Amino acid sequence: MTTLHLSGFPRIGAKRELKFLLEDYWQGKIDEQALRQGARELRQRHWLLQKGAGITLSPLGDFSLYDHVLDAQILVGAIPPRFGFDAATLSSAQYFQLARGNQQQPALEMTKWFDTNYHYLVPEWHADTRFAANPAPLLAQLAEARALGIRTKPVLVGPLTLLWLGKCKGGEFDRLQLLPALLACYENILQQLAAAGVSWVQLDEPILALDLPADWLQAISTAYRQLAASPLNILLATYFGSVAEHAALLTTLPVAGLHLDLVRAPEQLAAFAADWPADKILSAGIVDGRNIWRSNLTAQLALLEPLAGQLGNRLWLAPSCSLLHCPVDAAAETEMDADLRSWLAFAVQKLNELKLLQRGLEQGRNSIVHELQASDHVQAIRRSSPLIHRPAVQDKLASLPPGADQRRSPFASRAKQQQDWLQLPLLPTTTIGSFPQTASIRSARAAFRRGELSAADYQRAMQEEISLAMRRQEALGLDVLVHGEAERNDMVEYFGEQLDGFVFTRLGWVQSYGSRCVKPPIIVGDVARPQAMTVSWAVYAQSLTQRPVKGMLTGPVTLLQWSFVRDDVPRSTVCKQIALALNEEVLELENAGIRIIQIDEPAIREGLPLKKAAQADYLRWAGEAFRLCSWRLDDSTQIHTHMCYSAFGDILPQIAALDADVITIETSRSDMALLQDFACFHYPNQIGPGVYDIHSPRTPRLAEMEALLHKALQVIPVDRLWVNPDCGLKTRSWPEVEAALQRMVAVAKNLRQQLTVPAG
Ligand SMILES: Nc1nc2c(c(=O)[nH]1)N[C@@H](CNc1ccc(C(=O)N[C@@H](CCC(=O)N[C@@H](CCC(=O)N[C@@H](CCC(=O)O)C(=O)O)C(=O)O)C(=O)O)cc1)CN2
Ligand code: MET
Ligand SMILES: [Zn+2]
Repeated sequence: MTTLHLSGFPRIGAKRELKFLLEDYWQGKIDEQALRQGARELRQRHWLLQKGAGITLSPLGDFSLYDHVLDAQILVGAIPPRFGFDAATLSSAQYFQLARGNQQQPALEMTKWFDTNYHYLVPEWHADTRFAANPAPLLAQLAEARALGIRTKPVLVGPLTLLWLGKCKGGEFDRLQLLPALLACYENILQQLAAAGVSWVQLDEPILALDLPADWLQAISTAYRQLAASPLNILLATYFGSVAEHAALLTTLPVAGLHLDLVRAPEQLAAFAADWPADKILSAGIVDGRNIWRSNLTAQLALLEPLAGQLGNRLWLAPSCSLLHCPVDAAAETEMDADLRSWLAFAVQKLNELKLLQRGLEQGRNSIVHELQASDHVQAIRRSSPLIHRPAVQDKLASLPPGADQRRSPFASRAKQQQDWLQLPLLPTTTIGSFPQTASIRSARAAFRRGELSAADYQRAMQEEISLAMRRQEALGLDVLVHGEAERNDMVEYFGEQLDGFVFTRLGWVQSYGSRCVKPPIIVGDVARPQAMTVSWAVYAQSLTQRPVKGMLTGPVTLLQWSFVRDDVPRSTVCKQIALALNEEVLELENAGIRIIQIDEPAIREGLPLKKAAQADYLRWAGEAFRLCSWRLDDSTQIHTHMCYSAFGDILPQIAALDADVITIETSRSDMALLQDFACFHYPNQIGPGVYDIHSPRTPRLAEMEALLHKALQVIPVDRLWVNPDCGLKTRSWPEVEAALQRMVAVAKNLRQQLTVPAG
């Protein structure tokens, strides 16, 4: 039998059960035992579901109460010493303090997992970091699986990837110095797993899809030669890109098997298949773990059949990567057009696709003839569907005049025209857009969706929230106000719901971090804007105040990046179509008197291709798409952008080339490391480096924010510096927001005075 296996199943649950367990626990509504019991039930449900679908080897360790990279740090006994906790005896309360911070310590930094919208907690490496194997939590889950009769394979973050993902603390040093001790720890873990009767372990090394420096490649070789001496069979897993250039290295490592992502990089197979060693498993990542389109089974079988002929049972089948990045079950989308739904495969459907491919390989195509016909039919329907093709959009994009992506005048001239009417003080204060998404906002929206609240009543309720946010901002003394985004379920989904070419799900939740989830919309066809999306809310907010209100849009790259994107045209085309739709919105806002407009692009860095060779092209079209949003805009209208959740140091020139008048950017959690980059690269326009971390419930201290601003002033001229938080405030409560902003405004006013009143 062809082995079917997984790198991971979505842990959040089809109905976000884990989210609600966590939030109830954090709020003290349930105790630790109830949390653990709920988590156990989810794991069991997911394993049984996989067993029912015919999965041979289920993943173990893919479930996490917060983040699997945090769990990996605990597994190797290396949690940041600043907390003073012991990994071996860590309590649940301590576990969540690592993830969410406490009054003394900020949380571990959070950043994007490769080019996904999933955030992991960043390990903190010190030159003297020690490791200690701590496999007890894993062994406990192994026992749970066994009790259900489930065969599992632990799936662990590999040692090199774990080292790579961490940051050096207490001065720069070579992280590879830690490798010998870390390897000894992994050996110990593998031995204990083997002693418990485990026969296969999967070690994930997605860093192999990056452009790895030579010493890291050498370290891969050393590490796996050493680990392969363990009594376990090691499946070395790569994903998110091609590892073809390492074929010679990877095929000669003494590991038992290798997993390749044949969805992202099918072409890499050629580099491996011909000389595949007779003693190794080849795991084909054949079903897309990163997108939701139903597989083209005929094409996939064509790719697999020669391999199966060559390798027999040494060919394993799997999704391309963990299904963490997919929603759970498309069958739950009962409100979706049935045709459309038949184009989709979520995690549950993907398991079934694996099963069909297995049968097709083992019993021949005839054994799945109906399924192949159905799959071909869907491919054909999609190609010709009127849901997809909007010739007017294609024409508009094809006939853009040259220079459509440039403002009329250079920044210096625009800045003057803008300040002429804005008359902002030195160090202007603002926020990033969203205010708390309170229970009353969400329940109003839920009632509206259920038809229990009329459209007019819903609009009144949201206006009430906006007016509350306006009064609070005026009382706080902020300079540039926002309407607060009460009416948005999510900054991407909200636009997806209103644009043609997008469809959205009811239950397509994907974990973003911890208990937080997103429901990525699905871009099925050409994108167009049937009507204004944000104008009436912004105009209403502006009617309540004399101060300028900043309009709020999500940018084209972020709408692309945080959606499931059609796979039949280039991403650059989709992105520019979105930009043209946003441009219509920008012009309508300007026309309605909203003359500061923020176009959020938090995902611009995350969309950067993992391989350097592809990056320049991406940055070119992404920049073009962003700038297209401001086509035909007046110079006196001020464009802001906002970025967060990533390290931006390596793309500062391209960020500058977006030519936004103002950028607000996350900095505080990395202790303004970004400012060091600014010291080297002189950012030409205005900038608001975030002065406090919005992810932590703790109130930022005055002195902290002041110190950050002083640091910023060393590299950014005072007349180009803004004062703002790191990101939007939707996940916080109003008391937290008011306490923090009160201090932030006080710091800005204080500094303003110091800077304008000459000393003495
Ligand atoms: N797409 C996207 N990606 C992103 C971000 C982002 O904001 N959006 N930010 C970064 C990640 N940060 C994030 C921060 C917060 C949340 C977040 O708060 N998510 C919410 C869901 C937001 C949402 O869709 N809310 C809907 C639905 C809410 C809901 O659960 N409604 C209940 C009813 C609730 C009630 O009756 O009170 C239901 O429908 O059953 C709404 O407001 O309408 C959550 O997990 O809780 C997600 C990501 C990076 N990636
Ligand atoms: C993830 S970036 C968030 C930007 C958005 N305007 C907000 O304030 O929530
Ligand atoms: Zn943000």
